[in-house]
Amino acid sequence: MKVLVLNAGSSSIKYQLFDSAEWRVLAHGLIARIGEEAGELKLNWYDAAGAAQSRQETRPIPTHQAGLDLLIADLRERGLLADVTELAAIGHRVVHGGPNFNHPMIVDDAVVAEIESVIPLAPLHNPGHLAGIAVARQLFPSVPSVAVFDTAFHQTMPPTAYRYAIPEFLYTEHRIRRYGFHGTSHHYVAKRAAALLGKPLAKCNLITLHLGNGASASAIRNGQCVDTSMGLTPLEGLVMGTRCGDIDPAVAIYALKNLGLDADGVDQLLNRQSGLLGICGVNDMREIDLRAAAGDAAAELAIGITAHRLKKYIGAYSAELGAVDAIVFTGGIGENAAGIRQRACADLERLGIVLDDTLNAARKPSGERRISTPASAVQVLVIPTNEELEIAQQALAAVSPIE
Ligand SMILES: Nc1ncnc2c1ncn2[C@@H]1O[C@H](COP(=O)(O)OP(=O)(O)O)[C@@H](O)[C@H]1O
Ligand SMILES: CC(=O)OP(=O)(O)O
Ligand SMILES: [Mg+2]
Repeated sequence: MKVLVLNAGSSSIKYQLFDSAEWRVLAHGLIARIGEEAGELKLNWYDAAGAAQSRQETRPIPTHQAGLDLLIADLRERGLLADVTELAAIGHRVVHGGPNFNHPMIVDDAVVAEIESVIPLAPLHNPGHLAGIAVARQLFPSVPSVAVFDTAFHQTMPPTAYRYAIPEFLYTEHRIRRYGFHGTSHHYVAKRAAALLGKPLAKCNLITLHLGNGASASAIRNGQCVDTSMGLTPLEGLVMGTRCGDIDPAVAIYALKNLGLDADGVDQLLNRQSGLLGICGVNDMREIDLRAAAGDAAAELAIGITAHRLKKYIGAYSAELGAVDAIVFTGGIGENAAGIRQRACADLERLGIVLDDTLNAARKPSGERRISTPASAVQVLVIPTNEELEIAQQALAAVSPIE
């Protein structure tokens, strides 16, 4: 059987098509700039001989529906989706599941209504997911759509971690609490870490650091999430590409009162103009590394603030967990930026964290690996994430009868 995974954003759709027999990727790609004149199609697939093939095109893609139509037509043309009955499920990444979903859900009207009801809590993400879900249900009425929530893995947090110190009615009447995101990634790398440690996940205490464009840390005790750095929305916590992470809320009040910004302006300021971009003018860590190496002080500061914030979370979560088996770095930055890993873990010998600088700096091997010394009580691991695979497997499990 096949499983299609869609990660639909406000103006893009990322996709992967898997063969569930051995979870081989059959096709993957991106439809971007939906709604703009110059829409982008990047379609990749493997031909009968297993060779990677790709097609790129720039053309207007007015709607999510138009984008998915093009994608499905392409898959059919390649013979990868000749028959709809081959498709066991369509898995959808949904960033915000609100307070009620702690596992994947087969999408029906009630699930759609629940995802809609938390749009105010994830205005950047949930509307795009709903567009993707609507088109998938319309194009493939006989194939179950399964929503896999970024928030689900964090539902085990205790109230001491998920409640804010603000008046209770904001929680009871407005559902304002910490939810946490990137849960699919934290869960996936936690499972892989347990395999590398040779222990069941239920016996592992881990600190997982997902550092991509969005970034978050999780504290995992006995395989369950007990704390995470993102909150009501994906704005809290670590320094991100364009998001500020932890900040004194008075900054928002100051901007409202003194900068002539309204609520949308403050939203733009903190979600889209801050983080690495706000500090040094670019949000791509590769470029920032190059600039810092060339002596650019703002780029150096961006790296410094990012690493300082990471170290604070490593310390806080070490204290929360008491004993830590491993720290896991993942995401584009976590997997590749050795300098950030080095600075975040520097001088933490007292916490049992000793990086092997040679292993950390080595570019090869690039897959799952340990970068701490044998003497380090806490293993430091790099584990490439694979949210799409995790979504595909969870989606298939959700539609498969329990044996
Ligand atoms: N070799 C590298 N060195 C440093 N940073 C890298 C490298 N490769 C990717 N990155 C950074 O990873 C980030 C994107 O991470 P990714 O996980 O792909 O993001 P997304 O959240 O969009 O999936 C960018 O800041 C990018 O610069
Ligand atoms: C939740 C979140 O921040 O997602 P992303 O990193 O994909 O923006
Ligand atoms: Mg990613």
